[in-house]
Amino acid sequence: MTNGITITGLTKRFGAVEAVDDLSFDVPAGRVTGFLGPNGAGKTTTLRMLLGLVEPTAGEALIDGQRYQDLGTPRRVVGAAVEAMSAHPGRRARDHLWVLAAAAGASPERVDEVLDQVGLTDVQHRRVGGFSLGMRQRLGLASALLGDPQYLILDEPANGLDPAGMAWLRGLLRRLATEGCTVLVSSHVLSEVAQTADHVVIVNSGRLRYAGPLADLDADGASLEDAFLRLTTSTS
Ligand SMILES: Nc1ncnc2c1ncn2[C@@H]1O[C@H](COP(=O)(O)OP(=O)(O)OP(=O)(O)O)[C@@H](O)[C@H]1O
Repeated sequence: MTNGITITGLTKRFGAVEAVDDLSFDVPAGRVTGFLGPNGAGKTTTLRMLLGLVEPTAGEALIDGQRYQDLGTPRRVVGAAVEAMSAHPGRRARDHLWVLAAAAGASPERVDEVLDQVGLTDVQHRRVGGFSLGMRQRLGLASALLGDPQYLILDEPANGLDPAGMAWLRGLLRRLATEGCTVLVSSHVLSEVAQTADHVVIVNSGRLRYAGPLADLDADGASLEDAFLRLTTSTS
């Protein structure tokens, strides 16, 4: 079993903007953790720091006890789909995954497996530029899964998925967690998170508002939406 993700005092300032402000929380191993917050709360910036794409102003974000950039073979440990990791529009879906598979040390057979896993086998020879948002999301997931990672970090993967796609994504994330994968997933779709996550982290204005089991958050019978609005609209 791995050690999960540990975020300690993580801070990022962009000029005068305090995007992430002294954030500390743990993401337990082998669970699905929902990462929630209003627009501009600092979720994407946090995920980008976790993946070594943005340098923190202060603090650290560790995956299995190490910074992403210090992991020996990061793509085999961590699969990620965050915004701005998009495919070239002129490239065919399958070719896009082949290039990534080579970089991740994954076999060509693994490309077939992940295409099948995300339901893109039938459109694998189409150019990515013609893909719908939902299809691009599935392709992002396929690239994240290529290295058969122990950690999966996804930024808004439900965005653009149709109801069947959402149900599929829920099943996939639950199954991966059952197999021991640690899943951190940001989302605005609270009903999806309520059905998928074991654990929830809520941020507002770059600060932590809640980190803990989903069951504890709505223990008083309030829905996740009630709790979310209470935690993200109060001024304290
Ligand atoms: N590269 C950047 N330069 C300047 N400001 C930035 C940059 N990246 C993010 N910000 C600012 O940091 C804050 C947090 O943004 P971030 O994208 O992390 O929030 P978010 O929670 O992911 O939002 P959303 O739910 O809308 O995607 C915002 O005020 C945003 O404008």
